[in-house]
Amino acid sequence: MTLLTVNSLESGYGKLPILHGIDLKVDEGELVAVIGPNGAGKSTLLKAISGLLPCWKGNVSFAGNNVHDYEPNMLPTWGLGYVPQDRNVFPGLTVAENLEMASTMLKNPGPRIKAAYERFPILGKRQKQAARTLSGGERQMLAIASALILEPKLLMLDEPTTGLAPVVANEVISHILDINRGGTAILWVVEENPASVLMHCPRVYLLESGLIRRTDSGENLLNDPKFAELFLGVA
Ligand SMILES: Nc1ncnc2c1ncn2[C@@H]1O[C@H](COP(=O)(O)OP(=O)(O)OP(=O)(O)O)[C@@H](O)[C@H]1O
Repeated sequence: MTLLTVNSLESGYGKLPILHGIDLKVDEGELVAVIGPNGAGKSTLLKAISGLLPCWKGNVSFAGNNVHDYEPNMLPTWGLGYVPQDRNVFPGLTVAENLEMASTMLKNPGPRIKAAYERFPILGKRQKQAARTLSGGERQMLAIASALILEPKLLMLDEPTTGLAPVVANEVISHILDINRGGTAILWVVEENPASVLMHCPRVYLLESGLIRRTDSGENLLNDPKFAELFLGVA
């Protein structure tokens, strides 16, 4: 069943158009990636899907609801989790307080918080530490753990491994793949380490200048010398 449908979406900032008619979908349990050069509009796309930016034309539908007919804070209640690239944790709050903030909608958050510490044991060890003092990888794990607290059907991740050392990035990637194996659909904006992510993605959208230029499997893209030259630095 399709969870997210984006039809001919046009959006931007103020009067500045960035997205020029995007079509995209994510089915239940799917692992879908968006890749594209800097400034292509990848973050803008996730912001528009989340209702943080207006929909000028077209529409975004999630779990049967027209997203732009509602306030963005409705989306988590329908099962859409979103981890933005920046400002994705409360830096002045501890790890435990961040997870409590993420679970304010729950009557009995204890088991979900326990599950978060089981999934990310490092967060269990850092419970009393302020989020601003975490390493980059720990911070990403906290952001992902916070988004998972409401058990989303679809998790949108904006470049979750950017700036991380390769070994830490691989750890974050394997956590995300594990979350997907558990049945949560993922819409993953990929920048760094594209090969290690795309090889797992049956569908990848290539975004350039606010338009989807190509839709293909990660495997096909990785075997395309032109794509490899542009995105993997393979001459
Ligand atoms: N708040 C904003 N106001 C005006 N223009 C913006 C704003 N945020 C982004 N833009 C512009 O929108 C365009 C797309 O930016 P966006 O961040 O979506 O690209 P991206 O593909 O995510 O890039 P990157 O890979 O570098 O993160 C860029 O030209 C950027 O300058």
